[in-house]
Order: sequence, then structure tokens, then C-alpha cells
Amino acid sequence: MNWDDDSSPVEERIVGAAAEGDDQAVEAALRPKDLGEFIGQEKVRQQLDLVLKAARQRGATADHVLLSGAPGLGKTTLSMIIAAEMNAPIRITSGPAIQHAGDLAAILSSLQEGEILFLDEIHRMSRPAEEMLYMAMEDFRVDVIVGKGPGATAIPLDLPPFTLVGATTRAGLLPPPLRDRFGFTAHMEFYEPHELERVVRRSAGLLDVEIDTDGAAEIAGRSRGTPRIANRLLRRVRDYAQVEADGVITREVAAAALGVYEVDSRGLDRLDRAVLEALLKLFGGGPVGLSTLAVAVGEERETVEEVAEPFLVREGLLARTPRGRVATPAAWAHLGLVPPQAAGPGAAGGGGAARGGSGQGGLFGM
Ligand SMILES: Nc1ncnc2c1ncn2[C@@H]1O[C@H](COP(=O)(O)OP(=O)(O)OP(=O)(O)O)[C@@H](O)[C@H]1O
Repeated sequence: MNWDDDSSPVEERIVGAAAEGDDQAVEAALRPKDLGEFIGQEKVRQQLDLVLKAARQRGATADHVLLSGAPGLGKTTLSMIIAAEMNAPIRITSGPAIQHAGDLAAILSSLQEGEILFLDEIHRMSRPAEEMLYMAMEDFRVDVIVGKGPGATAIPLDLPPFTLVGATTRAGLLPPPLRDRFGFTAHMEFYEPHELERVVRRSAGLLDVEIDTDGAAEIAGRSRGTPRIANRLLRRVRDYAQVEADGVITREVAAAALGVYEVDSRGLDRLDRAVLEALLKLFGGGPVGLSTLAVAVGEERETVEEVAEPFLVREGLLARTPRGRVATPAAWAHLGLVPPQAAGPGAAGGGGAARGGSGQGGLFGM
């Protein structure tokens, strides 16, 4: 089985957390506009509210803010909210777009006083740009190098006070001197199902789609703790409700629609389930080496390790141990299979696993 044969390659999974396809256009319409509208992340919201209120009272620009967390949890949204709350313009750029210190100097020197500079994927900025940023953040000053070689001179350039909002999925990769220059660091967590339910209900209202509480809960439960995925699943369920039902999203409609897209009750997709099924049915729940597991599902090692496993580990379905990958009891339960030792004598099935309960379709029948 090769997932690349599919028209939607692994990178474009419906449950992928990165923005893709038509996400961006729709997301702009669904973004909460102020802290009051921003759902969940209570601690971050409360702390940020204080930081911004205090800055407003002092008539000063807010401290630099670092937002860390997985893709799709609302870092861009929060940066826009910071700008709105500070009544300031926002400039949006990203680490990979800043390859030379000159790129950064050009942006910094054109900022207005109080402007918010949102720097997404800040951990991917080039080293020279990063070093220029240190001084800009601390002293609102940069040294622009003019000329080359021994004749090069540094011309100091004063900058207007601004607020840098850096976003990263890998806070651990930031060099400490950069991390230390942020006055406030917020770590964004995955959302609880009841929070995602509110996200879904709010988005349905904005998209003018009728949805009941159970329908919203069903979508929320399959959204992997991520608002971006919740909004994407909602759009696919809306299509299904319009074409196959009476336009109203109920639990049954949501479940049927997401069944079509092969997103199961816990938010696992085909790839996730193929990995789990191979682990359970072919290797009796492990331990099995990553390479062997990858061959069994017809995938690259990296795809299994980087695309499927993080969510399976987070969900407590799979453990990475020194001896190899091991399924947890929750994995057996989720696929409706009985672990070999619990199956008793005469149990049938690959690797000693017996079928029990409602599985999600066979590994080779998908
Ligand atoms: N707390 C929230 N309440 C309601 N909607 C949210 C919330 N957080 C995120 N969203 C929605 O989820 C989508 C993705 O959010 P956003 O683009 O801010 O994520 P991100 O963390 O910046 O992702 P990336 O790291 O990929 O840039 C947006 O449509 C946004 O409206």
C-alpha cells in the first residue's frame, strides 16, 4: 500500500495540522477578532490580557511575545488579536522568508511606531538575521553593514519601538539569547473536546450552517485537539449534510460524513490506522522496529515516524520503547481487537490477535 498513489498525498491529509488548500481563505473569515472571542487557552488568554492591558495603560508598546505550540492551535490568530487589542498595525512574515540580515533590516526599518511584527517559524531564521534581531529587540537599533570585505562599515540605525510576536512549533530549538529577549512566553496546548466543540459551533454560525450540540461534539472528538482541523472537518461535513442530508449537521450526519473521509471516532485517518493494524495484527502488538513496521505498511520510515506516530503516541495508542514500537491496551480496544495473551487458547488471527468488537476495516482491505 502506497499512500502516495492516492490523489491526496500524506502531506495533504484531512487531519493534517498544517494549513493547505483552501484553508487560508476560509480561515481568515473564521479567525476570532479579540481575546473575548478566542476560545480555550485560558491561562494564555488571562496572562496576555494582563500584558496588553498594562501596556495600554502605560501608553507603551507591549513586551515582545513568544508563542509556542503545534501547528493550527491559533498562533497567527493570537498575533492578530494582539494587534487588534493594541490598536496597532501588524506586519506578517516568517523565518524562512528572512534568509539574509538585509531582509530583516528592510522590514525593521520600515516599521511604524507600535507596530506588531509577527514572525512565524522564528526558529527557521538565518543565523545573521537572528543576531541582528537580538539588538533590534533589546535596543530598537540595528547595525546596517554597508560595503564588503575590509572596507565594510556598520551604520547604526534607530528603530521605532515595536512588538515582536514570534511563533514556533519548536521552542526548544530557539537559542537561549533569543528566547530570553521575549518578555512574555506562552505555550499553547492542544484543545479539550469541549473547547473544540465551541470552536465548531462558532464556525458553523459564521458559515451559516445549522448544527446541533451532538453534531458539534462528534466533529470536535475527531479533530485531534486542533481548531484548524476542526474547521476543516466542519467544512467537509457541511458538504455532506448539503448533498446527502437536509443540510443540518447532527451526530449521525457528522459520523457518516467523516466515515467517507476515513477519519475515525478518535481522529485517526487511514495511515494512522494502517500503522496500528500492522502493529497489532502482524506483530502481536510489538515490540517491532520502526523499519519493519514501515515496510509492513508500505511507507517510508520517516512517514511513519513523523506523520503517523506523533499523534498515536499522544493519544496513548503506541509507545516508542528502546526495543521497538509497542501497542498499548488502548490500541487493541480502539481497533476492537483482543491482545494475544487475553485471547486464550485457540484464538485466531495474525500475530495471535483475535477479532472482537467493531474494527475499522482490515489492513489489506482499505
Ligand atoms: N482559540 C481559537 N478559537 C477559535 N478559533 C481558533 C482558535 N485558535 C485557532 N482557531 C482557528 O484555527 C485556524 C488556525 O489558526 P491559526 O492559523 O492561528 O493557527 P497557527 O497556530 O498560527 O498555525 P500555524 O502554526 O500552522 O501557522 C484559524 O481558522 C482560526 O480561526
